Amino acid sequence: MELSDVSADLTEVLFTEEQIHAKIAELCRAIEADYAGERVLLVGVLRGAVMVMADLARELKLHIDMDWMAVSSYGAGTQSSGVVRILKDLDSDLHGRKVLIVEDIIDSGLTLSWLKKNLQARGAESVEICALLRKPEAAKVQVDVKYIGFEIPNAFVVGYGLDYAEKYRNLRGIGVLAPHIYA
Ligand SMILES: O=P(O)(O)OC[C@H]1O[C@H](OP(=O)(O)OP(=O)(O)O)[C@H](O)[C@@H]1O
Ligand SMILES: Nc1nc2[nH]cnc2c(=O)[nH]1
Ligand SMILES: [Mg+2]
Repeated sequence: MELSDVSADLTEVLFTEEQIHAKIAELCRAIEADYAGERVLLVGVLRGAVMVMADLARELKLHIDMDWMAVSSYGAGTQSSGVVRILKDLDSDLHGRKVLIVEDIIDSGLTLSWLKKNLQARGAESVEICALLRKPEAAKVQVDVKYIGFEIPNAFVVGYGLDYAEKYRNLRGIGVLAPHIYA
């Protein structure tokens, strides 16, 4: 679905499909330089990271493995509950693996700071993070994100995997959700 198909639900277009794909390619070149000749395990965080994972994995000129985890801290609202729950765990053994967590957004930072520690404790050789979007709130939490696509303002965004009550994940671009939708 295009951003223009739901323009009444958005106050602003942040990134078009083309801008997102250009940024993903840029991120991939940096990842390729850092992991040249290595086999990386990409860990996608369901469900938001599905689109980033699909595009990033196809753009990367590296051999990779893909695994998925589902954690949730938001439920159906727009505020993090602060409680991270594992809804689906990884299938892979992380011992000695180079792990790259793939996320759509780092907002409060609670999900990723918790997840990075959790995966490091499983014996991975390294655990790094690639997030397409980062909000200013994330600065309050000590979490080192190696690859970041875009810094965005503190607004609730949807599209390209990001939902509001499960809607809008299938938008090709990313926009700011209009307050009348969630008020
Ligand atoms: O930095 P934080 O404040 O922790 O927020 C970021 C997380 O919140 C969203 O996921 P959510 O828990 O809503 O589930 P979803 O991926 O299934 O949409 C988003 O996809 C990130 O995973
Ligand atoms: N859809 C969506 N999910 C989020 N999770 C944390 N921040 C956000 C956001 O801005 N939009
Ligand atoms: Mg998520």
